[in-house]
Amino acid sequence: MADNSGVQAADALVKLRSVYKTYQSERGNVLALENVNLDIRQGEFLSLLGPSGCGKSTLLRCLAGLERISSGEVWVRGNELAGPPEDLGIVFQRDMLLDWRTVLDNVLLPLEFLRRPTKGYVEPALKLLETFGLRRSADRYPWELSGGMRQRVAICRALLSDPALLLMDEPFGALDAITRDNLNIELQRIWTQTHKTILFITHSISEAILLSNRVAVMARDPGRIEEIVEVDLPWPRTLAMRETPEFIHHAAAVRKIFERLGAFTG
Ligand SMILES: Nc1ncnc2c1ncn2[C@@H]1O[C@H](COP(=O)(O)OP(=O)(O)OP(=O)(O)O)[C@@H](O)[C@H]1O
Repeated sequence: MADNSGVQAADALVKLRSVYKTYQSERGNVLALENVNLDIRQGEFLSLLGPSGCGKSTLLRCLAGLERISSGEVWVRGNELAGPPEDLGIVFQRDMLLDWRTVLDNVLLPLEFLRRPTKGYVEPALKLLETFGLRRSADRYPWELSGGMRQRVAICRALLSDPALLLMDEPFGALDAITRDNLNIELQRIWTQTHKTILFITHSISEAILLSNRVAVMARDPGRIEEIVEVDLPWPRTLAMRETPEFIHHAAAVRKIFERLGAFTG
């Protein structure tokens, strides 16, 4: 792909092939994913955008090895996925911080799950906190922080092991608009500096366009990828860009897909 973001079109870090996922529940079977085929390129920022219940979280959870696919194949770095991939960070809408542990100890928490010594990671953890303007909060507790600060801690925690792939499930969905804007810009900065591959779930057309190389628009009943939209706006993207005709043009193109799908009732 010809942009200046370091994305390598030829190399797919993640490949999904003919992926189906059916949930069995008391109320019958739910086809949450139908025939999903998707490549996530090395270094790419790809957003999944779609109405509630279209299978965004299911797709992310299947990729994270937290959910088993019913059929099809998921490949990460050329290996078929058999469980949670090691080289992975995840951020959810709820920050999942432990209120009885300090900010620093929350960032270090995944190492304990992996039974790795935390000692060599204290400095990198503090450095990450510094990057997100949280260095002075390292010894505070999550309940002393704002929602935006808490989510920054959750992002630091996901980045600590320097994963190649970062999965983000509506990470800013519960935040106020100004905090969300700030975190969008911070995330873009981290992404352009590190060239991580990011899969980002959002309900916001504007957020998806602001941050992404490509936006995969999903539809529901059954959950599927309807269309993939390339966002060829220059980097770095600024909040003010949202007012430009080019940005508005992209947003209108995505909105049209939703209109075609009957996602808007008003
Ligand atoms: N554990 C489960 N058991 C049964 N059905 C489920 C389960 N998890 C999800 N579903 C169903 O699968 C479909 C897709 O759900 P999913 O949470 O992936 O959608 P989503 O696009 O992430 O929704 P939202 O935007 O509201 O978070 C929905 O119909 C949902 O009810």
